Amino acid sequence: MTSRVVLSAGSNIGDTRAHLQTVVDALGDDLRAVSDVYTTPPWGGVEQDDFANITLIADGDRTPREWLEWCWECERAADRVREVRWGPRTLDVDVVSAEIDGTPVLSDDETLLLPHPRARLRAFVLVPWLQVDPDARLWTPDGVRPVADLIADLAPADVAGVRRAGALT
Ligand SMILES: Nc1ncnc2c1ncn2[C@@H]1O[C@H](COP(=O)(O)OP(=O)(O)OP(=O)(O)O)[C@@H](O)[C@H]1O
Ligand SMILES: Nc1nc2c(c(=O)[nH]1)N=C(CO)CN2
Repeated sequence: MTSRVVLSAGSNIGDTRAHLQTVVDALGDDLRAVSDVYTTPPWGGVEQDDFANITLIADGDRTPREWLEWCWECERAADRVREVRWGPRTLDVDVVSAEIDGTPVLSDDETLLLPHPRARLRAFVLVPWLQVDPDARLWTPDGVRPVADLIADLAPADVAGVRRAGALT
């Protein structure tokens, strides 16, 4: 099965750019687009260092669940340890959304929620996504919404905090 996914990767421990680069490298020929690296204040209320974030678009011969398992492999390779929810990490890779034949995949399975229910609230996901796809759209409970409009709905300070910090390589 071929599917298109939008992935979000973040890191705030160790060599953050190197951790993000491992995701790009692991995608290989499946990579369609990768945003610049953005420096972003921590989302979720845990006091910690700023994150480096990227959003990627990939096409590959994987089911959405296989993409999720692929994300976990990337996290394991970066020695990711699960401790505090929304806390610091070497590498976090989430499936933001998936499409099969241009149709969004919807899933309410707790182990794979699609689209990711918090993506539309996260400037650190949406701003880099808009950079690589100005026409990006995301399914929400209120219908399919342009990512540009979702960004406009966020607190301006959250959006301003997401700062472009150059390309990966
Ligand atoms: N779309 C998704 N992408 C990644 N993980 C998901 C998704 N939907 C559900 N999950 C589940 O979320 C669980 C927690 O993932 P993780 O530890 O990366 O959460 P988090 O990054 O701390 O928080 P958040 O889910 O808000 O990004 C995983 O066990 C995974 O099964
Ligand atoms: N800015 C930012 N904040 C976060 C991030 C992230 O990647 N970037 N990841 C988290 C893990 O759930 C929690 N908070």
